[in-house]
Amino acid sequence: MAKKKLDKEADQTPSSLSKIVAYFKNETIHFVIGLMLVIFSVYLLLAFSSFFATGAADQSIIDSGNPADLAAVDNHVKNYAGSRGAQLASYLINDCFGVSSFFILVFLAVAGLKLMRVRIVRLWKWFIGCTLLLVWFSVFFGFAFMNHYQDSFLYWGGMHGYNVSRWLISQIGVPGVWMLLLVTAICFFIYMSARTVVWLRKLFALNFLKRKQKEEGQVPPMGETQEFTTSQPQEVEFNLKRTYKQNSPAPIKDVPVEEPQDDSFLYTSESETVSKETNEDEVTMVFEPAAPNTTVVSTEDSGNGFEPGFDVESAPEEEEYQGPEVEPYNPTKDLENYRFPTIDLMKHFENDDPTIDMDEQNANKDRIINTLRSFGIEISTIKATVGPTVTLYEITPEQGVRISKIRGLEDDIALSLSADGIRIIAPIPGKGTIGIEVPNKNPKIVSGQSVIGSKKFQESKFDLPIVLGKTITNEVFMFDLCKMPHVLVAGATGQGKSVGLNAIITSLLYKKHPAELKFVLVDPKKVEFSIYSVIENHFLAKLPDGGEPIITDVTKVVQTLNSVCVEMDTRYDLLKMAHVRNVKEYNDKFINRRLNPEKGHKFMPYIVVVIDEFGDLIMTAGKEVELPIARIAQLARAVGIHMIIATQRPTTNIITGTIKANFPARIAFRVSAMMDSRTILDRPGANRLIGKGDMLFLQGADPVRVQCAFIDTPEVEEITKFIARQQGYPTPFFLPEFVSEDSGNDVGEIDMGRLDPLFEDAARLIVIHQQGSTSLIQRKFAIGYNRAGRIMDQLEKAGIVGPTQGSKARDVLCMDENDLEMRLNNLQ
Ligand SMILES: Nc1ncnc2c1ncn2[C@@H]1O[C@H](COP(=O)(O)OP(=O)(O)OP(=O)(O)O)[C@@H](O)[C@H]1O
Repeated sequence: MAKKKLDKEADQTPSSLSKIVAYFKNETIHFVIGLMLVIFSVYLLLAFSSFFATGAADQSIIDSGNPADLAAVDNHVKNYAGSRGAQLASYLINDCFGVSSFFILVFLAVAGLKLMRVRIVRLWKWFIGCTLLLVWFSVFFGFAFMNHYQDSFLYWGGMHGYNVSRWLISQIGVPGVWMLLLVTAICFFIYMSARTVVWLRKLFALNFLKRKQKEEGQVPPMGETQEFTTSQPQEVEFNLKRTYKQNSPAPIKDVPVEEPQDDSFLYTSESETVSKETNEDEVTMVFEPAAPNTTVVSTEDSGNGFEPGFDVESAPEEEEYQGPEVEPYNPTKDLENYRFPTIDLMKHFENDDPTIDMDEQNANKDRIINTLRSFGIEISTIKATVGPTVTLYEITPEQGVRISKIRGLEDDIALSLSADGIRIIAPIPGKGTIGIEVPNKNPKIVSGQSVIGSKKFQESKFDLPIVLGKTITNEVFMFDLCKMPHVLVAGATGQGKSVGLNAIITSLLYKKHPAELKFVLVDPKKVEFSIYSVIENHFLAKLPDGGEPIITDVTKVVQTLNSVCVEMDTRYDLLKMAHVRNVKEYNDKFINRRLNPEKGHKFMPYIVVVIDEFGDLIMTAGKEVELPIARIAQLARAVGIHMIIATQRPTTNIITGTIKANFPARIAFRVSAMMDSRTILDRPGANRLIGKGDMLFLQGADPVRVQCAFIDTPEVEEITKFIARQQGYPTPFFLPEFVSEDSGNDVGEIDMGRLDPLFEDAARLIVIHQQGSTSLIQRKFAIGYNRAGRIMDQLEKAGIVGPTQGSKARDVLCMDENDLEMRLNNLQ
């Protein structure tokens, strides 16, 4: 007993060694050492620079190496850094690494700045980088200036460079050394940046590309924003003889000139005025200039009207916080070298460019006129706008024809035209004309490259920009997920849902930094989203239990969705404490350091929950899934959580009233029955689509027909590989743990038999920083507040930190790491 007590006392008495160690961990000491390093590197800089000018003059004194001469006041050394500076410069430059010795002082300066906490850098990275450069340049200069060693006081590569290159020449010859230098330089660039590989690939493929570019137009240089334009086919104008008897004369004399706004993307460079003296026996067909490659921003900013679920004014007062640091917080700092995917990772399709098949257009025109005529409907004008997969024929009926008559004939007309995918819009909203959409014989693939590379997308300032494809008028179709704020995607199997989801996710990957966005990917089919698992540590959020990054198991889905609800509630609390209404204001405040991280405030990335085959989930888990989905859909937009759910079973038992009410934005791919279309869009239309990415996007009043961009699995793989090759966070973004009420676990009770996997690391962190702060654990390990809190409770129970002290950090009861190790050993 007495021995135990003694042991315990011994445990708590810090050894003198640990006192010294603790002394050197003191921040002020760090600052002083850092400052000394910086000043020393400036001194070295002076000595090195001066050496180039005075080295020759000082050479004899330095070479004599007589300590008395060098120590004498009257030593005749010319170097600005004195005799010791001259000695150091001569030693490091001539005897060691040559002029590349400058990298030594670069590293010393960086290390000094880090110790002073002026710059936050990864020292080991700088160390490796500087060392490699030091050695490489030394060998390079030694090799390149080998013949100058005899007649110059300056050894460019130092003795190291000279000796190594002489040995290398003896082993692999002069060409071999050049090649070795080239290879090692390339390896170094690859180590520094993953883009080197892409760049080299392009370099090697240069000839091939040149030829290809001539045929296809320019592929944008890597990383550059470029608007993809398509070639300009010749002007087209139709004066088509009317082949049927016309009782009344065609009323129009003039067809208005429709000037293109931008000639970069037109099928017809100008829309011609049809002859003023239009023959009364003719129905003219005008080709509408396809719209310039502009963005359809189909968003309605309901953000202003949104009320958070709490009264901002009555939220508890929190004193105005102003962080100690002046610089704004940079959320991307941890991954500051992150490079966004480049556009050349995507495929360029051969048939991406629009062309007009005149025979097809003439035939369609005749079919439309004849069909309508067979129902007693005469038309006065017909205008065609050729889209990527569908052509819109806009017709103006003769005076006296009731539009309701045409609307009533919708099915008959579609049947008479006997083509799949015909849709009649009677009337076209705001135009007073009737639209007939007819699929093209040779549909064009809308490539991901053409929409993601479009100028509007690249320059978009949306918070969560999503580019889906192109409209019937060839406009790039974009929307801001933040404004939607949730999207329901439905369509029969094989009609393009998965490709559509890829387009959505890819759009976000191209525009968002890993610090700003996290995905929760749910994929009961287990195949669709597996390609995203490699970007786990960059972009994915998951439960902290070490499970798969892509959630496939139904029980896990329920847990994850509930955990997202917990995250939502936590975020609401933080918003309330911060007196802000939404995540944008909150993050602005946090970035300006007006929110105290010690109180649990943190930068909030957007969270986008994407659920494929949501129908399967509802069938297996029912309300358990529906309830959290509905809750998130109702509340989460203010806290930056958005949902995209997809189903191939658009039936009312899957897309229930609750789901519909909370998903105002809907995307319908082709469905087999009109009922399904009504379930998704509250109107028919989706049953008339042609499949392969042909879709209707509904947000508000009228659906927009869009051809979805084709972003194939290999393309997504290229993009995710590009991201995965880069440095990521140590772990995925951990969602808070969710403990269901019926699981029987008492959250408050701490089970020391089941310590958190991060327990020991967290303990070390706390002891090293001597700061018992939950948010420190949260930040360093990128984990949720709940998990960090639980670790802190475990640390308290283990006697490593003291009890909670309200908003103040807890006391740390371990003096140093030795002390901690002993305690950890006692726990085992
Ligand atoms: N936007 C598009 N452009 C061209 N072709 C497309 C497009 N979208 C899909 N397709 C074609 O349709 C096929 C099926 O697409 P996808 O896998 O996305 O369908 P799905 O609706 O997800 O099917 P399922 O529900 O069975 O997974 C693709 O392999 C492709 O050939």
